[in-house]
Amino acid sequence: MNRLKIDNLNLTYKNGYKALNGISLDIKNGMFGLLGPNGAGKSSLMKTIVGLQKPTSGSIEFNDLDIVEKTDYIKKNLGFLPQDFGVYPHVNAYDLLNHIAILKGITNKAERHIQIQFLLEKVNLWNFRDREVHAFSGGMKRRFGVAQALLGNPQIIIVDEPTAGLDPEERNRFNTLLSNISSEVIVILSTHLVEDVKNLCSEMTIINKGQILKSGKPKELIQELNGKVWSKSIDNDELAFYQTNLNVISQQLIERQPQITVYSLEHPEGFAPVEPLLEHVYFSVLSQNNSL
Ligand SMILES: Nc1ncnc2c1ncn2[C@@H]1O[C@H](COP(=O)(O)OP(=O)(O)OP(=O)(O)O)[C@@H](O)[C@H]1O
Repeated sequence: MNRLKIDNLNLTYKNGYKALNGISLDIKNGMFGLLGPNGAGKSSLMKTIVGLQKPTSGSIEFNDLDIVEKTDYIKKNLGFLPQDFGVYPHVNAYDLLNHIAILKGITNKAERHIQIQFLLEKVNLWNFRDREVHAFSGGMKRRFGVAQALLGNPQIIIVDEPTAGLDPEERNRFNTLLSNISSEVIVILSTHLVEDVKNLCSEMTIINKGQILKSGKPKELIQELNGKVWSKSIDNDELAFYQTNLNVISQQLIERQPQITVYSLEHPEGFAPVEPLLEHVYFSVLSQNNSL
């Protein structure tokens, strides 16, 4: 079992901006969702974990080793799946993986071949190994991305905005692949999409303005909201009133009629109770934080 332990991590950039503020997390094998809006500090945290920048204070341990000092250890055990990675034209899937494997330090040719074949089969691309990666569909590129991230048998995999731009079928296939992998390694999924966390993660944290606002199992966080989410159809001109007087966590149009959902400990008059969803957890936590 792998363990990533982050304790009271702070990061202040040179311009004085405090991007991480007292982050503590304890992450084990499985899919961990790091959920937050743009600018929340997700990339700052990821870059600090993988040793691309040093924290101002605090500690990060991976399998009991201090990786703030020993960045080589985490780099050796890391797979990274960026949202979009540049691929050279005219290079086929096999050759590109071979090239990346060499960069990752897998010097033995036979060993590289075994790994590449194993991984291309795992992501269902072995039959496409002679095709140029840049001509792959979005879903195939993503699956190729998983294969390259898994080269060298990493114990921790960081995935950035995993399903952006995928159609539902590709998204499902990709999600199944990720969740299979995560039984043996830590997969950290950094995203602003509640949907990805809901589908994939057994543990999650909500981050904003460099701080952790809430952590736990999605199911339990949803349960905490039982009896606290309400909705109502309203007229357009009433919206401002409700926004001032209640904690509005979402609004949508249903058959052209605005409907608002609010977080409230008491039953607000005229509202109907709503079964809580992870979206409600996310937006209620963010709105409480924004009103501070
Ligand atoms: N090198 C830097 N110097 C100063 N400020 C920075 C630097 N890098 C990031 N920031 C600021 O830190 C904050 C957090 O940025 P970060 O990229 O970590 O957020 P994020 O959650 O990953 O957002 P996104 O999803 O948009 O990438 C932002 O306000 C950003 O402008």
